[in-house]
Amino acid sequence: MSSPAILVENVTVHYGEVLALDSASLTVDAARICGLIGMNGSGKSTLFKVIMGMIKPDAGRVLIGGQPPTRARKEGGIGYVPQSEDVDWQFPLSVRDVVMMGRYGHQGFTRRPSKADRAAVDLALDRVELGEYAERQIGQLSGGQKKRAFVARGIAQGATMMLLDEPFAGVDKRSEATITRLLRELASDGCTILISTHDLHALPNLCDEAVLLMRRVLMHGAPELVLQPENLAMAFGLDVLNRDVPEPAHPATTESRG
Ligand SMILES: Nc1ncnc2c1ncn2[C@@H]1O[C@H](COP(=O)(O)OP(=O)(O)OP(=O)(O)O)[C@@H](O)[C@H]1O
Repeated sequence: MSSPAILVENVTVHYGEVLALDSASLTVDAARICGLIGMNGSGKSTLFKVIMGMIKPDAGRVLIGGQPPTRARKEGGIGYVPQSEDVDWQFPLSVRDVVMMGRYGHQGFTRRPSKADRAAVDLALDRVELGEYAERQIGQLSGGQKKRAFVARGIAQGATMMLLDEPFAGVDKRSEATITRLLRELASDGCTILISTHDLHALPNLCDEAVLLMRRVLMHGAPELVLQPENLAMAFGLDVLNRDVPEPAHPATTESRG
């Protein structure tokens, strides 16, 4: 039997005294789109960092397609779309430069792009509909365009897994629809996708499965099941019952984002 795309087994992570993940376990099969939800501080970003091999867990193990995460990352298998606040948008890089970063693993130490690198970047830019913005400084794009530029970086990289941290925060509806369509296409090409989001309304439309995180995985299943009010209450506290919890049958309604 082939290895799951993501295997997280009893993973515990501390930052000093803070317990960020507490024996968290999660398995995601290849070509699935999995939504990760949980309140602020529930460990979503930490889980991403563990999956990317940027943090070594205090306990437990992580395998990405059967490999240690550091190896999967080195081989270019993991694309990452960071939270907007984690990026220095003033950095003097064009959109094309950002997407070209996805090709670094394919280049020698001189980092001189080959014809194939340039073609892969052009293709990725077209796919996210940013061809006409290629020469713009990255900070001069809209919120949604920035996210699409990072998705293009993952595409150029040939990533078999894409991790997206809050891809819809500060994003207009058109970009949200474009990103959703792209992620669906990538998944049907075999890419495994893990998305952390506070946008509960977007989940049923976007994801095949959803995970409720509160330092450990409280629940993992179909979005409609995970979004049941009593399950959200378990992860977010009772307060969420008083908010406009999405109806799975009408997922496309608008909602403010965290
Ligand atoms: N570098 C760090 N040093 C100390 N504590 C940290 C660090 N990074 C995260 N934490 C703490 O670990 C816990 C989990 O944080 P994490 O960023 O993984 O949560 P999150 O679910 O991604 O939150 P958010 O939804 O706000 O992005 C929080 O209590 C946070 O304050």
